[in-house]
Amino acid sequence: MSRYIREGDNPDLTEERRKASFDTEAMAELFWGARNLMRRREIANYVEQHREFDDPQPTAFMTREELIENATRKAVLTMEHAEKAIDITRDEESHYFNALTMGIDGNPFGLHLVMAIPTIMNNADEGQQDEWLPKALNREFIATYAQTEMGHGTNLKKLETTATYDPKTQEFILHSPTITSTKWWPGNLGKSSNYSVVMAQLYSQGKCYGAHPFFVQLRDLRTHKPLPGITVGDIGPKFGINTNDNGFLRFDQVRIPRRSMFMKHAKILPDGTYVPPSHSKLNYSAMVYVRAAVVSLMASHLLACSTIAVRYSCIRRQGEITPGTGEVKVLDYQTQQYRIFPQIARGVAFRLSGNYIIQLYRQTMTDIKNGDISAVPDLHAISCGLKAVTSYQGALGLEQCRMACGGHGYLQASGFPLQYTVAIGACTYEGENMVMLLQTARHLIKMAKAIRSGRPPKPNKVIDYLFKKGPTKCLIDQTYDPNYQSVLEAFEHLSRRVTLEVYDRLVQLQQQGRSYELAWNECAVDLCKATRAHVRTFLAKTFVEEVNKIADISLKSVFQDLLQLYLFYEVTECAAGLLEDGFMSGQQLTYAKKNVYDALAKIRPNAAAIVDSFDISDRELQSVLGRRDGNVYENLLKWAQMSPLNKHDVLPFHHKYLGKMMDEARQKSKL
Ligand SMILES: CCCCCCCC/C=C\CCC/C=C/C(=O)SCCNC(=O)CCNC(=O)[C@H](O)C(C)(C)COP(=O)(O)OP(=O)(O)OC[C@H]1O[C@@H](n2cnc3c(N)ncnc32)[C@H](O)[C@@H]1OP(=O)(O)O
Ligand SMILES: Cc1cc2nc3c(=O)[nH]c(=O)nc-3n(C[C@H](O)[C@H](O)[C@H](O)COP(=O)(O)OP(=O)(O)OC[C@H]3O[C@@H](n4cnc5c(N)ncnc54)[C@H](O)[C@@H]3O)c2cc1C
Repeated sequence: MSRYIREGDNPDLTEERRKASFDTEAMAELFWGARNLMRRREIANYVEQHREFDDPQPTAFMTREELIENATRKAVLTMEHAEKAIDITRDEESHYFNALTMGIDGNPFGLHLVMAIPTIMNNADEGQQDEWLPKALNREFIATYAQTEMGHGTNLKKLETTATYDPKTQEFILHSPTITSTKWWPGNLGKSSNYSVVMAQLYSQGKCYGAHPFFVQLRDLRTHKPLPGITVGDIGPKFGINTNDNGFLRFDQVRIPRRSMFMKHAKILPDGTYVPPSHSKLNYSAMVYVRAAVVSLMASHLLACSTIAVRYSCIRRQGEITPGTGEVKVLDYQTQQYRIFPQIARGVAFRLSGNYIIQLYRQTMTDIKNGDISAVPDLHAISCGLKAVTSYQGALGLEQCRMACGGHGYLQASGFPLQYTVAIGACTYEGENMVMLLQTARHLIKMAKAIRSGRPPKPNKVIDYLFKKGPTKCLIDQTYDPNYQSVLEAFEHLSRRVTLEVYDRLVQLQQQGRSYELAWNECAVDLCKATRAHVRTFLAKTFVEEVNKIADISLKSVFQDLLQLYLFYEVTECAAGLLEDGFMSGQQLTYAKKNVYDALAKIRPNAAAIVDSFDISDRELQSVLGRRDGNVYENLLKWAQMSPLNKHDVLPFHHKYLGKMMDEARQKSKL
């Protein structure tokens, strides 16, 4: 018996685990890093030993109020236990601990940790940090991030909340002048938070200086009642994350001290003089952080859902492939593999690029602290594109996993509804995906201009390839290519071509008399395609680079199978673009498809062990279908029996309606 194979497990799943060509524990160590894996295990054990973290019943059966109370109870416990359970200075440990204790549907500290504290760290000046940060870390208040308004989320220039400086009292007056200026959406704003970062249009000496962040107390620290002039509440049930009290907020001429404005970058002097920042978007750093974090978040969703889908597909038998030989595990169907395995491969690709982008974010924040803002545009460009592509592909992938589990996949017990409704939020929050694709495209268009004018910018790992001349024809089927250089060159070619083509069209439309903005809008669909091609290239290159670093042959071979699937699946996904200019031939597309099918077959015997190596516990999965032990059917029945509807054999209102109706119908038919 081992960590992965235990007595009482479903024999079909055990058989799968025994088939693996590699050591699952060694793979888990490679995936997480030996130290992180050890810490994950210690943290998971800690949580298992403290039964107070358990939910009193499956959260699917709770009302919204019960959900929020349960999350609040566990959030407080989590904070109380944190110092004993984890090294609180290590983000990985905090994220894992929080996911285990509080789940993924929201908790009262979500925005405090993810946006408010990063805003204090990166946008408060030294004096403000000294005052706010220790209290924030010490949980003396809970803050959120209120930027979006009912009328405007994307176009920050049109936010309507005003912060007007009054030099006489050295205060700002916060005001919500219209219905549409109502802050709308901020997580944890409705009921949990008593402070907020508030984005408002800054007015001083009669002039508007654009949206700036302020740190505002919303509720009384003792009574928790809204302060005078403040109206705040919950925006109501949503598509998902109903454990989160996303809120609304209005100000009626609320006065706050001058030093409530975040003053690390821009400042208002006591007399009302405005001091501009060194870069106009430095106040947006918390958004950049979440965009970067979304990449890893999508990896987690995809790996969790593919774990559920693979395990269930190993225990689910339905139909025969060879007549008379008995029903097969549904994972044996090639269509099933084609649905699920690319999601594993994408999850791994996102994890690897997610690590890169978070490191780039951290490095850029350190550079900014040291006065170097040169990396800001590059970080913004790649993080917007990655956020949009990974959240979109993540959402599609989760839906594939759900559908791969047939009817049971549609149950809340599958775990998919929770994963899906949480994950798809990322397509919208922190910048609507189309808007984010177009932000990256702005950067690409600048690169295209530099290419056309023959003046490349200084070297940059992410965009250098745009300035190179690649092969004129696709070579994916021509050479022995263990590092997949010809596939990467195909992605580079596509990215370069669509970027330059859309740039040329932009120029042409302007030459025909269109304004830049109108020309941009006419090219917008292709601009988004350019970003997708660029992001594909980035994800693929990062995957290849990381696989090349693996030393252990048996583990590397599994990663190579996933890489093969990832790369050739992407070739088939962007085939129209590669065929369009004759770069790739129809025959080469057939070759790519064959590589996809070969990879599926190679991954098949290792699939259960691969998902085991992601080390996602039952507590995190919250899925009867994805249980580690594979004992799905008996637990599905137990789960259904917990449904509140089953508290009564006969529902209390049965006789009032249906019973009465049927009685009456029977009476009538007797007459
Ligand atoms: C495992 C990890 C665990 C962590 C868990 C994390 C997940 C947490 C889960 C849930 C939390 C959800 C919380 C959600 C919060 C929110 O949604 S907050 C609200 C977010 N809102 C937005 O994102 C709004 C989107 N809009 C914008 O960002 C901008 O307005 C814009 C569309 C980018 C345009 O900006 P603006 O109009 O101000 O500027 P322009 O004039 O158009 O552009 C001027 C130039 O500036 C560049 N720019 C824009 N933004 C930035 C930036 N952030 N950094 C650097 N540069 C920026 C822009 O590209 C222009 O450049 P150019 O002129 O050179 O082309
Ligand atoms: C789950 C969730 C959590 C959130 N949490 C927070 C939070 O904590 N704090 C906070 O402040 N906000 C939060 N938000 C708000 C979120 O950031 C915004 O909803 C988001 O930025 C999109 O803005 P919007 O709603 O104005 O969409 P809109 O901009 O109105 O989008 C509508 C459509 O218009 C298109 N569109 C808009 N502008 C352009 C353009 N320039 N070019 C092309 N197409 C365009 C979009 O692509 C989209 O298709 C949250 C939202 C969600 C869903």
